[in-house]
Amino acid sequence: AYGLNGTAAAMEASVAPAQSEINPALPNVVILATGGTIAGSSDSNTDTTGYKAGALGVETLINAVPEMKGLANVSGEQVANVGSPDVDNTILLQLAKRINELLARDDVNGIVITHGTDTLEETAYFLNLVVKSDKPVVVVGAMRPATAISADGPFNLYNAVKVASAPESKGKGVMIMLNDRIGSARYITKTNTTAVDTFKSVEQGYLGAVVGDKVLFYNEPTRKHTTQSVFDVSGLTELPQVDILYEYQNNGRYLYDAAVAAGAKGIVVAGSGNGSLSSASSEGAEDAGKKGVVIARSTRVGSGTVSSSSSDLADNFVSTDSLNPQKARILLMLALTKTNDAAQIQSYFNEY
Ligand SMILES: NC(=O)C[C@H](N)C(=O)O
Repeated sequence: AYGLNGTAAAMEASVAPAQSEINPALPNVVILATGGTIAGSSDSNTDTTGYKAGALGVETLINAVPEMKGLANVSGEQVANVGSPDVDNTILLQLAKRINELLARDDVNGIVITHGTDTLEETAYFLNLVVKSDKPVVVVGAMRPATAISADGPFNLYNAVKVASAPESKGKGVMIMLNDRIGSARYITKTNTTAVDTFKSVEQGYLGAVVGDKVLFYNEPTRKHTTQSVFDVSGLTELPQVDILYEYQNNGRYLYDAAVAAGAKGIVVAGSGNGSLSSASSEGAEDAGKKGVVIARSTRVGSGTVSSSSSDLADNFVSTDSLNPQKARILLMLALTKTNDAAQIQSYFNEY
């Protein structure tokens, strides 16, 4: 796949094409690498589960797909090199600020972010809310490590650069590119632990696809994103603590009490069904609400919209529309940088 020959990959902080290699007729695309399976490596080429994620540097990823030179002048920067369960608020803020810096430049036409798939949708949705440009931003990952037979990373990366280079990709919000499909960061979620066709959206579908040399769009994201978004990370050095609590039978209120004691400013509930909480959870959540903690009712179901309830706002509760718990957490963190008012936060969940 990446032609490693078993050697440890060089990990340069940044790589740029030599002056003589720059084609002024092509767009300029910057790849920001954060790790994940797309940069994963194993001693065995049939190992698709026990490999090390975030093992290879951005230069190795770029050198493995020289065909990208026919699409764009590609440069790369290493932002992090971790498995995506370890992508945290610090990395999110760093990544978003760097993207905004780069996209403000006339000589940058698009951005590709390489990322682990486990939390890819969280980073993509965060960027969808805070990138201040309509230039294409594409988040890409892989399900098989770089060393595997039929590794999916190189073609996914090639397609991501293709989408980031395409004029028709402008203004679509942050996109997710895997398995030939172009998805909106707002709609797409990981649905399978190991399969290469893991990124799906049951309700809203894909924005489009890459087919042969064509970038084809069929849908537009209708919720506010990027240039339409009020959220701004430029003055932020941290994000408010928002935790997620899962609903299940026979639960107690102690997890709510623990979250509040640990400093949560918001709690997303992965509710049962249409955002339901047990009586015990409701007590814990209502007491948290009285202390100013905003409670966002999402669902553990995996698809569908949580409807609002007439008693929500009085209890400092909001409902999360069709955002799953992990994306609801992203929006609630950003919402809490603007206001603590539940009604205003509910309007964000209705619009974004
Ligand atoms: N396929 C992947 O990228 C999974 C990996 N554990 C990650 O999220 O970093």
